[in-house]
This record gives sequence, C-alpha cells and structure tokens, in this order.
Amino acid sequence: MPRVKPIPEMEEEAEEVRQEVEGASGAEGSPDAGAGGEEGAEEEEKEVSFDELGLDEQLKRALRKKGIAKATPIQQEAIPLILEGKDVVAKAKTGSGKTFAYLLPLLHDLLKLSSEGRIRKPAPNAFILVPTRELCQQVYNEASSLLEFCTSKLKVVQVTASMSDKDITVALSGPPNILVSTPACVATCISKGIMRGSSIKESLSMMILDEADLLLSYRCEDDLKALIPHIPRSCQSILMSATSSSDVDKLIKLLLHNPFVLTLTEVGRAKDDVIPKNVQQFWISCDAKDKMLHILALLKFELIQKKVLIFVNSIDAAFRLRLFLEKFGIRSAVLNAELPQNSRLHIIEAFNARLFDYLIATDDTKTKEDKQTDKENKKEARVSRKHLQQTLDAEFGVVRGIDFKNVFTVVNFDMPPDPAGYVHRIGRTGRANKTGASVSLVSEEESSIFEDIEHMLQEVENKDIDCISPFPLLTKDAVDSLRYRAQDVARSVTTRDIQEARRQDIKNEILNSEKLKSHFEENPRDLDLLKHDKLLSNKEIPAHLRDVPDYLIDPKTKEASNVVKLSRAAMGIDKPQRRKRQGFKGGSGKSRDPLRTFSAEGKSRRRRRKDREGEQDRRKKNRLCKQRQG
Ligand SMILES: Nc1ncnc2c1ncn2[C@@H]1O[C@H](COP(=O)(O)OP(=O)(O)OP(=O)(O)O)[C@@H](O)[C@H]1O
Repeated sequence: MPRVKPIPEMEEEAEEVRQEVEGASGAEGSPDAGAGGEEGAEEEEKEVSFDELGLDEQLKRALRKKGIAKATPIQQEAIPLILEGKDVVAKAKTGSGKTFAYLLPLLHDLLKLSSEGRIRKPAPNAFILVPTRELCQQVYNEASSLLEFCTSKLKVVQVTASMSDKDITVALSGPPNILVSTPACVATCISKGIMRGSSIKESLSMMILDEADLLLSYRCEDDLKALIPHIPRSCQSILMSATSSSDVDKLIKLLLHNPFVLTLTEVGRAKDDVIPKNVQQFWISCDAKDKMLHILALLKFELIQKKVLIFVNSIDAAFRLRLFLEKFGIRSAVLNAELPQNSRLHIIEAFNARLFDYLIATDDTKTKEDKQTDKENKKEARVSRKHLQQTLDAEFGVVRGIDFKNVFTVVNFDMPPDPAGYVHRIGRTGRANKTGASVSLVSEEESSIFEDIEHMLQEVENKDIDCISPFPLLTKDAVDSLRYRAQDVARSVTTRDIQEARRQDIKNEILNSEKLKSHFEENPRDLDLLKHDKLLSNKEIPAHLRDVPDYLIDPKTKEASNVVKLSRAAMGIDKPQRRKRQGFKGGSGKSRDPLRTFSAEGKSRRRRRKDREGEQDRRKKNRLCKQRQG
C-alpha cells in the first residue's frame, strides 16, 4: 500500500515531506522505507474501477464516454481521501492523472450539493489555481469535458490576466461553481473588488493548487498570501505536485491544515522512478557546435519516433534550429513566451492533433537574451509596434504540466538548467502509461548538469547504475555523412535571419490570433487549417538538402531506421489522423486557408453544415470557441 499518513503538527510538515520522499527511494532510516515500500513491492498493482470509488453516476458515464475505465494509482488513493473531506498533498509523477484525481471528487461533491439544492452562491465554490494560462486552459478543458456529459448544470470558468475587467466580471457573474485561474489573477480580482473577500468566505469549500511545485517559481507567493485571509477555515485544500521542493513545503505550511501526504511516485513500489518506467532515457555526447548536425541526423534518418518535442533554452536557439531544419525540408513550429496566448494555445492543440510532428519549445520565461530582444523590439517601430513591444508573458509555461498528447520523443537539444526541469521536460512523453523516449544532447559544458541529473535519478530511484543510456542507433558514420552539408547550412543561418524569422513568426501569429478570432468563433472547423509550421523562408529547398542520397546512408543507420519504422508500424502510429489537411497541398489548397479566404459563412450554409455535424462534434467546437474567447 502507499505511504499515507496524517501529519499532526504544522511545523513537522516539511520534515515529514522530506521523509516521505526518502521513503519512496527506499532510503535507510526513513520510518516508512521498509514498511510501506517492501510490502508494496510484493503487491501486484491493483486495478480499481471508478465504480469502486463511489463516484457520481454522471461522472462515471462521462469517463466511460472518454474511454477511461480504471483509476490510476494516484486517483485510487487521492479520490477517497478527498471525498472524505481531508486536506491532501499528492506528489505523483508527471502524466499520472493528477488532474482527474482532484477534479472527480470535486465534481462529485458539487453534483451532490447541487442535487440537494445546497450550493452556496455569492462566489465560486471551488478555486483551482495553476501557475500558467496554458494550464488554466487545460484544466478548464478537462473539467468541461466531464461536465459535458452531466445533466446537472455546474458552471466552470477560467479567468486569466489577459482578460479585461469587464470580461472577468461577466465570467464571474452567476457565480460559477468552479473558477480556474492563476493566484495573481484571483488576487487582482479581490483587490479590484471584482470578487468580494466576504463572498469567498461564504462560498468557498475547496481550493486546489495544481502544479504546486511551480506556483512559487511563478512568483505567486505574495498573491497566495493575499488570498489566505479570505479562505474560510472550513475550506478543504488540495495540493498536487510532480516534484518535491522547498517551495512545495512552503506552500503546504502556508495553506494546508494537517494534510494527508500521498507520496506516490508509483503506488505499491518501494523502488521507483520520478520518470515513468515506460520512458527510455538516452543521451548523446557531442560538441555544442555539432548539436544541429546530430539532431539533423536523428530526424533525417528517422532514428527517433514522432511526434517529437525538442527543448532549447532560448527563443533565438529555437528559431535557429527551425530555420536550419527547414533548409533540409524538415518542418517544425516554435512555441515560446512571446507569442500571443491564442496562438500558443492553438499551437498546442494543433500539435496534439498531429497537424505537425516537430515542435521546438522554450521552457524559460525571461532570459537575459529575451529581455534584450524586448528592448530591440521596442526600437523596431515599423513592424506592428503595438505587438512587438509586448513583453514576454509572465504567466506562460510551455512545459510544466501541459498535457501534450502522444509525444513519443522528447529531445533536450539544450540541457535544462536543473534536474527538476529535466523531470518536467521528460514528463511530456510517456503520459498515461504510453511508451516514450528521451534523447539528451550533452556537450562538454553541460556535463555537470548532466551528472546532477544522473545523480538525482539514481538517488530517487535507488539505483547504482546509470538511468540514462547512450543512444545506440546513431553511428559516427551517419553523423559524418551529413557533416559538410550541415555545417554549410548552419553557417548560412545568420543572426539577422533569426531575428527576421522571429519577427515574422510573431507577425504571422498575431495575424492568426486577431484577424481570425471572430472567424473561428463562426467556423471552429477552420482551426484545423491554420498552420504553425509554415516555411519561414521563401527560397526553394535544394533537392540535395531535402533528400539524403542513398549512398550516404551507411548500412547500420539504414537498419536502425528500419527498426524505428517497424516499431512505429507495430504501434499503429504510422497513419497520422491529418484531419482536413488537404487544403494546404498545392495551389488549389490555398482556397481552404482561412487566412486567404477570409469570408464569413452564410447562415443557411452554416445551418446545413451544422446539421451534418454530429452532436458531439458540435459541442467540442463550441467549447473551442469559448476557450478562444477566454
Ligand atoms: N484513469 C485514467 N486512465 C487513462 N488515462 C487517464 C486517466 N486519468 C487521466 N488520464 C489521462 O492521462 C493524461 C495525463 O493526465 P494529467 O495531465 O492529469 O497528468 P498529471 O499527473 O497532471 O501530469 P503533470 O504532472 O505532467 O501535469 C491525460 O491525457 C489524461 O486525460
């Protein structure tokens, strides 16, 4: 069984949390290390259905419709405790289903209260606080997708700093039952009187802090402190986190009362991992200057499975890589903090829908370089002054907690700054027990952070062997076969090109974001047609760069590439569901591009189309519209 225990004294909480983590790694001296762990190690992982957890029929139906039958370990343990009304701290690895672990009992309680006519009204009944807007959107989507199948009408809204006071006031009128927001935004609503402290005291019955390990790193401490006086003592508090840190301990002390602490790196196993077992971790040692060459070889020879999420440490590096890959006919999109929120959300949705296979992401909010670029953008008066002057979005977080769907490989093009960053990045694959892999390109200068990561993994997983193996499929010959081409092309991507591409991308995305907003409200189907992996350069790609001649590929690489292709086929991921994509191929396709054929659909045509669409399809699209408005 997992290690579950109440903590009697507030001041002991932080220490207990540390012990829990040590217990999970089987460290000697931890009171739980032997008992909880070994006992659990012999246990078979138990399958628990949502029936057994006593959830509301409507929620069970919603889960069935979503094809979810069994509770994950964190759900098995957290749901009963939350239903009992306990404050709960749940630490479980990335992709383990923490969102439903709190949403299901929350909705269960609210459905019950609603059916008994006991909902308290002046303010929301529950706050779900997350560090970033992207997470607001994601949690809002998950909650809405469950409520869609419930007949009782509960209302969930998301409110973020990008909304005007007027829009926030409208969203909070009613009031909704559940408010998904960031601590900063809720604090602002209170300070501006949009939400009254006394009303919150009267209504709030549950407060959830999701991705708690990140809340403080998004400078939310003061906002959370401002919130505390308004939270009623009776309010149940839940804290969810994928990694442990002193920040999490701080939050526990700040907001929870005698919580039950669930340390579920994986229930029932003493020796466990922070990285899901189903994710194979690899590394490649290479010079910093050869990283582009290596990633080119990985992608060109198809040695890693798609979809691929590539992490870099700066926005410029992201565009350099995108331009470089583009010259070899490999299309990708860049996700970063300077894009408008609508675009960021849409890029995530489009990537999830497999409209493109390679996404390059930065997970840092404000680097020195970005601040410099902000300054430069301000100087650049000619191009869209209003937008280029915008600062990076402080509520942006690509990596942390975003539920990218079916990412098979995560590539660390640049190593993350710390081990926790590594855990969060790798956690974007292998979600919900799917298979995944990671490949880290490690230069000499990054060897120290790589060692820290190895050390952390060995310690937490209680192993004395390396957890990250050398990547076996990329030979020196394969790399060398592309060396001259790659070097030539890399040299041709200049700083000026990068700045231009970066500006162009923002301009495109702003156009997408604003010009199409109203169009999408009317025509949600067209969302599928908006491309984020458009070529940045107008120049034709020379054939010798696009196609690698056969004689250049050594037999070992050919074999490796075939193995990867075969396993792709075996996993049934060879046929991406490219929904409605035909519009982008060739000249005739242009007519399907909403950016070019911007025209509102006539009413009668729209009605006919809507009739043709299934009920479920339509609901989904309506939801997308609402999100875009939000
Ligand atoms: N019981 C379940 N069975 C199958 N899939 C599930 C189940 N519960 C959740 N999922 C799916 O698993 C994926 C990961 O869930 P979720 O985003 O809640 O993970 P998480 O633990 O919050 O991860 P992170 O720490 O990275 O945010 C989601 O796509 C979700 O729909």
